[in-house]
Amino acid sequence: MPIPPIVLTRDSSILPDQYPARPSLSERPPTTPAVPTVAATVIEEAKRLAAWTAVDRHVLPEHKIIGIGSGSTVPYVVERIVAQGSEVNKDRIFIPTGFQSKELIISSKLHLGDVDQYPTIDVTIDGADEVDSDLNCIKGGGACHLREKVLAEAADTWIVVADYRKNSQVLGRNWTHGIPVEVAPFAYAKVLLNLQLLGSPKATLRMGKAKAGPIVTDNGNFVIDAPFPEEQMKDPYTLLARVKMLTGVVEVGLFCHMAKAAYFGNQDGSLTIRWQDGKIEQIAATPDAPTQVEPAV
Ligand SMILES: O=C[C@H](O)[C@H](O)[C@H](O)COP(=O)(O)O
Repeated sequence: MPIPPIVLTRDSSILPDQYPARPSLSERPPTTPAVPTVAATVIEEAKRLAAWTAVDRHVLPEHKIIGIGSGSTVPYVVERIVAQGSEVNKDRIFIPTGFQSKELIISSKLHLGDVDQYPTIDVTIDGADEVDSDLNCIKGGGACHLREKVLAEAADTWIVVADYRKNSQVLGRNWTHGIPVEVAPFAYAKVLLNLQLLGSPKATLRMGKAKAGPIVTDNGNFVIDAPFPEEQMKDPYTLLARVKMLTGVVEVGLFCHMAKAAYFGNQDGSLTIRWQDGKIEQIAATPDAPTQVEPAV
């Protein structure tokens, strides 16, 4: 049987399971965490709390185009969106930031779209490697930051969800691997030299863990991790501009002045929400939080 072309539109009723069988989840990389139990780690509970609360507040019934970020916190975002029910989700299109979130959307039986079809997104929710006091973020620990930044820019509202380890004052204090820099493969050696000249003598090409050679992004590029001294990290926007100007650089994992709010699940089961305007909201732990929260205005 010929495979029908995949044409998804806003009104499409085509669901992924109408296509020829896909490999089972167990044959693919895990994208969904196990159902949380009492044995779930504190970190996982913190991620879940942040993700669920952010979804409850920012993914509203009127939102039809929704960006789904990457990383280990995002499966909880999708879990909570699925829990909103098929009635509200049947008219929504979900835009992934990479292979992982694409698989997550498909396996959750949500409608998949792409940002070239839907360049305007109602809300995107994503993880982060570190967030500073001005909500600037380091992203790209999973090498997804190019697509993540496109979806962050495309979104009317960009929300970050993370556990307490990511809540920082200055970028680079907690995330010490450096700024992820996606580069065109043939240019990597030159970019590496230029990053060293810019102040990152320990910049290194990110190597695969179960692969000989460098990791290759979903876009076919390499990633350099470039740690910079704190003086430079204190002004991430200037650093972003300088690194991005290097020829061969495709995107820089510094997301400046983009987030509307960052949700951090804490060790004690409480939640810290930091807003764009500097406001900090604390929500105390409750035995079975989060269940219901008021939507943000
Ligand atoms: O490239 C990966 C992304 O920027 C992730 O959103 C980031 O690494 C955070 O992932 P996690 O939620 O697993 O800490």
